Amino acid sequence: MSKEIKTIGVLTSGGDAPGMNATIRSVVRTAIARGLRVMGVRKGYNGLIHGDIFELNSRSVSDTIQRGGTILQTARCPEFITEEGQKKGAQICKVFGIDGLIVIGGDGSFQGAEKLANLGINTIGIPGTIDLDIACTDYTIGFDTAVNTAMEAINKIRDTSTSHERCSIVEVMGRNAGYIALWCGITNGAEMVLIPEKERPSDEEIIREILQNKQRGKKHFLIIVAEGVGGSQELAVKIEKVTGIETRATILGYLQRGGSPSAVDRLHASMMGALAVDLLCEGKSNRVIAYKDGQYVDYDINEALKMTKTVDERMYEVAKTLSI
Ligand SMILES: Nc1ncnc2c1ncn2[C@@H]1O[C@H](COP(=O)(O)OP(=O)(O)O)[C@@H](O)[C@H]1O
Ligand SMILES: O=P(O)(O)OC[C@H]1O[C@](O)(COP(=O)(O)O)[C@@H](O)[C@@H]1O
Ligand SMILES: [Mg+2]
Repeated sequence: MSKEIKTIGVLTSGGDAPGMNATIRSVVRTAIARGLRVMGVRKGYNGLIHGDIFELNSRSVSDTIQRGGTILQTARCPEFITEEGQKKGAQICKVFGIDGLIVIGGDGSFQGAEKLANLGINTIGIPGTIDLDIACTDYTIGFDTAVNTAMEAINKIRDTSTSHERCSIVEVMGRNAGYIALWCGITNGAEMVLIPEKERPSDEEIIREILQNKQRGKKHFLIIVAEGVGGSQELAVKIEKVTGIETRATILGYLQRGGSPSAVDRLHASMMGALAVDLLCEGKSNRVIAYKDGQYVDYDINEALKMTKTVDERMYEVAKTLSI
């Protein structure tokens, strides 16, 4: 028989993402509505190990739905990768009476949740990362805001690039995934997108494209480079040296992770947070919430972590076709 849940904990882990606060708010208020106590854990697994834990009520999450970052703060915690760290975390949960823990983060954070589940703490993961790189789900909280932020920044770079007839290289985040890059490639009308999922064209091929593009009468050449491909500065130097076309590289960096979450992020955050609490109430553990084919569902964390996904071939083709 599954144990009755009375107190739950919530933490954010790994890179922050817009919409994490909306998720925390949903978890807290749903839990309170179900008669549960809610404890907030500061700074991810780091705070768990050190007992940096405090009670949250409905008012603790007032005025947070629109805020970027995470009010619980986040961390990457190497100690939690060790068995000793995980045992410490499970022990702290017991000390604070936490029967169920909701972990908002990415695939790394879910591995931690799985370890805690094996140590007797009921855990549910919610996908929160700008990278969209969690295989079991079509959506990860933060992606929409991040990609819109990147798109708007690239619009601005494009204005100046066109005015100077320059070539622009813009590097976007995504760790080993090319989703932000591919979406920006299409929505910014880039001439080229370099993503880790696809073989990188040689420098010579890239330069040939740039020259052909110039002959077609285009006033700029925009290349979106995913972080997982990298090398933007070096590529810019080479292009300018060989073609004589002024070329500038911009690495967008952390501005993509901040900012007020979009409606899409607030909605998914609210729905996923509520479902996570309901699953804990049903006695479920070691599950991850996903948005699949328009439905909110849940998977076993171990199975979810084994799944793989790759970028949409059709999107990649369309990005290429529209770049002429
Ligand atoms: N194999 C693992 N076992 C236990 N905890 C892990 C494991 N991998 C990652 N974690 C924990 O999750 C944290 C966040 O993981 P990370 O990969 O940095 O970000 P994300 O969860 O956003 O993918 C790590 O700093 C660590 O504390
Ligand atoms: O904040 P850090 O540690 O520099 O990490 C940068 C990484 O975090 C991200 O912004 C988000 O990744 P995660 O959600 O997996 O933490 C990646 O796009 C990027 O590679
Ligand atoms: Mg990750």
